[in-house]
Amino acid sequence: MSSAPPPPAIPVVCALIVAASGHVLVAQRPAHKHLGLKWEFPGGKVEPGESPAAAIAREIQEELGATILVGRALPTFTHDYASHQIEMIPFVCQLAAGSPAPHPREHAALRWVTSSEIRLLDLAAADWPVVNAYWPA
Ligand SMILES: Nc1nc2c([nH]c(=O)n2[C@H]2C[C@H](O)[C@@H](COP(=O)(O)OP(=O)(O)OP(=O)(O)O)O2)c(=O)[nH]1
Repeated sequence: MSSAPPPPAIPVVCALIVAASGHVLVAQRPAHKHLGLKWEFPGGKVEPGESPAAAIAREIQEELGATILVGRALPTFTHDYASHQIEMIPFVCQLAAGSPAPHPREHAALRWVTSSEIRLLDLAAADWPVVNAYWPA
C-alpha cells in the first residue's frame, strides 16, 4: 500500500522591519491562533499567484497599517510543525517615508528589539534561523 505524498510546504513571508536605530519590529501572535502568544516577524501566507514581495507588503499593510519598502531577501528554508510544514521567506524592510507608525490590528503586542533582546523572547520555532541569518551569533 502506498501512502499519499506529504502536502507541499506553505509559503510564508515575514518582514524584519528595521528602524534607523537598528531596532527590528517583532509582534506577538494572538492567543487564539496557531503558536498563540509566540513572538514572530509580522507577515503571513502568500496568496495564490502573488509574488513574495507583494505578499509581504500586503500583509504589513493589513496587519500593521504601515507601508514598507521591501529590501533584500534572507535565505529561505522549510520548517516542520507537527500539523504542517512552512517555507519561510524573510525580507529585510524599512518603513516608507510618511508611513503611519505600525500599530497592532491583529497582534497581541508589538516591540522594537535589538539582537540581544530578541534572543530573550519566546519566538516561533521557525524564526530562529531568521534571527541567526540577520544577526549571526
Ligand atoms: N507571519 C509569520 N508566521 C510565522 C512566523 N514564524 C512561523 O513559524 N510562522 C508560522 C505561523 C503559521 O503557522 C504560519 C503563518 O500563518 P499566519 O497565521 O501568520 O498567516 P496569515 O496571516 O496569512 O493568516 P491566516 O489568514 O491563515 O489566519 O507560519 C513568522 O515569523 N511570521
